[in-house]
Formats: sequence, C-alpha cells, structure tokens
Amino acid sequence: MGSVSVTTASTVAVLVVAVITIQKILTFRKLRHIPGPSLAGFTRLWLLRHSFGGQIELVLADASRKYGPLVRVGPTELVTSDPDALRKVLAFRSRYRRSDWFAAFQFDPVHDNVFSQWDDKLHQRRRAKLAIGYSRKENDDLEQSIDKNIDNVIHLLESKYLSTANLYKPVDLARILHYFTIDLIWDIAFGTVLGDVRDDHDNISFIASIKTALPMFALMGVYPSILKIFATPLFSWLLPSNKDITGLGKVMGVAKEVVAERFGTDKVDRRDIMGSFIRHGLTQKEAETESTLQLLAGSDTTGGALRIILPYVFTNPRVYTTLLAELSSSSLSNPVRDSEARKLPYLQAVIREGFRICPPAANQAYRDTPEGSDTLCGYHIPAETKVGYNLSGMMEDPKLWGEDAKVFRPERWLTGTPEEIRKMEANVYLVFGHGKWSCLGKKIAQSALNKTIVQLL
Ligand code: HEM
Repeated sequence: MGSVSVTTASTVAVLVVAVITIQKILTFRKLRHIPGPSLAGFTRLWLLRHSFGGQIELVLADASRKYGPLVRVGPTELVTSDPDALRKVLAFRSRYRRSDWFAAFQFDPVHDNVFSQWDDKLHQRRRAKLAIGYSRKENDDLEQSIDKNIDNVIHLLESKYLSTANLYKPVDLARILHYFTIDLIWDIAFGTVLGDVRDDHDNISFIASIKTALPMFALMGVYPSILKIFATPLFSWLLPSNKDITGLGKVMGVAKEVVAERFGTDKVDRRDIMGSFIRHGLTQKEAETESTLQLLAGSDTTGGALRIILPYVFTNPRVYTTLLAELSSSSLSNPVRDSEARKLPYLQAVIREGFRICPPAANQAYRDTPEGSDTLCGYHIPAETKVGYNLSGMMEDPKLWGEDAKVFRPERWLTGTPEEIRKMEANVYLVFGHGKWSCLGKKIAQSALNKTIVQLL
C-alpha cells in the first residue's frame, strides 16, 4: 500500500515537472525571435536580481545598446527604447492595456486609485474626474503654495547652514530638496503643514518607509500576483494602514481626516485640488485614495528631478554661469512667476537636459499586448506579451541625441531646426508618459521645478 502511494506521488511529481517544463519551453518559443539576455527568456529571476540590486535602469540602458530598441527582459516581458514604439503602445486609441504590474500601487487592498486602475473604462472615468483639478484651473493657490515652501527651504539654508555661526556646516541639499517636495505635495494634496523642511527632519518617516518598501515594490513589480497573497486576511497586516503613525499608512490616515471635512453636513468647499476632485464627482473613499496617491506619485519624482538637475548645474561652471547670466539679464518678479520662467530658454534647456540625462520615474510599467498581436520595431508581438518602458536606453541613444548623448549639455536644446527641437521635446517628455495614461501632475511638477531652480539660484 505504502509503495503504491509513493509510486503515485512520484508519478504526479514527474507529471507536474513535465507540464511546467513544457509550459516554460512554449512560453520561451513565443518570443524567441526577440533579442535579450538568454536567462531572461526562461525566468523573471533575471529581472528580479537587477530590480533588487537597484541598478535596473543601467542594466536596461546597457541591454538596449547591446540588443537594440526592443529587448526581451523576461519570459513574457519586453522593454522598448524606441520613442515611436512607446508612443504607439501608450496612445489614446491604443488597444494595449495596463498589465498587472500596476497592481503593486494599489496600497488600499479594496480601492483602486487612478494609477493602479487596470480596467480601461474605469480608469478613463476616474481620470476625467481628476483632470481639471490637476490642470490648475481650479487650484488658485498652487503658485503661492510653491513660493511658500521654497521660502521655507531658503530660510532653513540661511538660518541653519549659511549663518555666520555655522559658516562651514555641511548641508545635504539632496535631503532638504526631498523634504521640500514632500512638504509641497502634502500642502497641495491636504492643505495642511507637514513641516519636514521647517524641522529639517523626515517627520513621518516617509522617506525611510519608502526606502524600506522599495524591495517589496521591486518584488511585486516582477511578480504582481504576490499582491493577492497580501490582500488575504493572513497577511493583510503587512500592508499600510490608516492607523499607522509613520509612512504611507500615516499619509492614508491624514487623507481620511482631511477628506472627511469635505463631506457631511458641515462640509468645507475650497478651490484646491481636492475641492475640484469632489466637485467633479469623487466619492469620499476615492478622494482619500487619490490624495494619498499624489504624495506617492509626486514627491519622489519631482524631488528626484531637482536632485538630478541642481548637482549638474552646480558642478558645471559653464552651465552655472550661463544660467545665472540669463536670470540676471531677465526682468523677473520675485518670487518668479511660472509664466516668466517658462520663457527662459536656457533654464528650460537645463530642465529638459536633466529629464533626459536621468529620467526621474524610469519604471518599466508594462502594458499587455492586445488580442490579435501587434508589430513593434519590426518584430511580431504575440497577444498577452508585456511591453514596458526603457527610458534609460532611450535617453542615451546616440541616434536620438548625438554622439555625446551621455554628456549633460543643455546647449543641445538651443541649436537645430525647429522641427528637430520639436522632435527632441516630444521624445524627452516621454519621461511623463504619453497618451491616455500620461502624468496628471506634469504641470505641477514643471511649475515647481521652474520656480525652485530660479529662486534657489
Ligand atoms: C518630474 C516629476 C514627475 C515625473 C517624471 C512623473 C512621471 C509620471 C509617469 C511616467 C506617469 C505615467 C506612467 C504610465 O505610463 O502609466 C505618471 C503618472 C501619474 N503621475 Fe506623475 N510624474 C511626475 C510628477 C507628478 C506629480 C507632481 C504628481 C501629482 C501631484 C503626479 C501624479 C501622477 C498621477 C496621478 C499619475 C497617474 C495618471 C494615470 O494613471 O492616468 N506626477 N507620472
């Protein structure tokens, strides 16, 4: 009896292994015509290793140099560094769909936000309710809010780091700029003061908790189905909760409180982003998730852009003096208005070059190929293949930017025909996505960058 059950168990095990092996071989064959590292064709462990290592952008740039504009990076995953192919995937009329990669950003296990919403129709419906609030048309205080938060940075630098008593005190400007963007987006999203810059401190351990969560995001980005396990009662305690006193959970708790004031009998109606969301039909729960998302989507990206651009400016005497000369020869208000800063050609060249040299949000963000297959970069793409961004590969491609593509040289934006410049702009703004899923906070981010760089200099 015992030997019969051992034989049955062994037969089942052999059959399972055989089925898995056949499945792997069939999956491998489906995309074997697309070049890429050989291990990546068989297992997502290749992706996981590089995502965990924090070097994925460099690895993907390298892969696009080696294998071309379309690279296989997983059994069913491709990334493209070809701007036309990416625009085709992301276009308004594209039949591609968000893949389960986006599920990693559903920080509330029950309620989707606009970024985690996978269903195309529901996403478009939600996006339509948010678009006016993000467009600044119903957000009268946005510029004042940016000005106020920049003033806090300048006050901190002058009082704590540049006063005569502390003349040689070293300053970690990258950290302060991160505090600044967290404070700013907090102010825009909730209309209250967080005070990271004021206190020169990560008050709710937001930066620390995002850093701790990064390996988890990397894991869920490669194996999204893991999120389903976290949503079960056994593991749900591991997800952020609005009762937490730090991190994303704390942000969710504040969102709940602040949004509650905008609903009910004594509700407050303001002309800010949240007010606009609610006027355009967001429910209380939806307003909570969207306000929380703003902090996640807006603070590290805009902070990252400042932390890229400013060191390039400060360590490059030609760029620094040219930018200062442009600022001092232009008649600008103090604080500078966004509309004035947008007209400064060298400043705009510096910002675009910063986006290009190190895209602030370089995720793969895969889309699923629609039924009936497609063709990208001359390759046949079968249905259900995942196609994602390879921005780092795109932004250092000599065919798009010239032989000195790896050099930070804002002047490249000031020479060339209007048609060439227009093409370069269209390509560099892919750092904000494109089409039906493009960044909703683009104008807010651009305004913050324009004003902050001018005021700090
Ligand atoms: C330099 C700064 C920023 C960069 C580079 C950036 C980049 C991006 C990218 C690439 C996407 C689209 C991803 C996709 O293909 O699905 C995106 C989406 C989004 N971003 Fe940004 N972002 C920035 C700042 C902001 C800010 C400041 C906010 C809010 C205050 C924000 C809010 C959003 C939202 C809500 C979405 C989701 C749009 C949708 O799903 O329809 N972003 N961002």
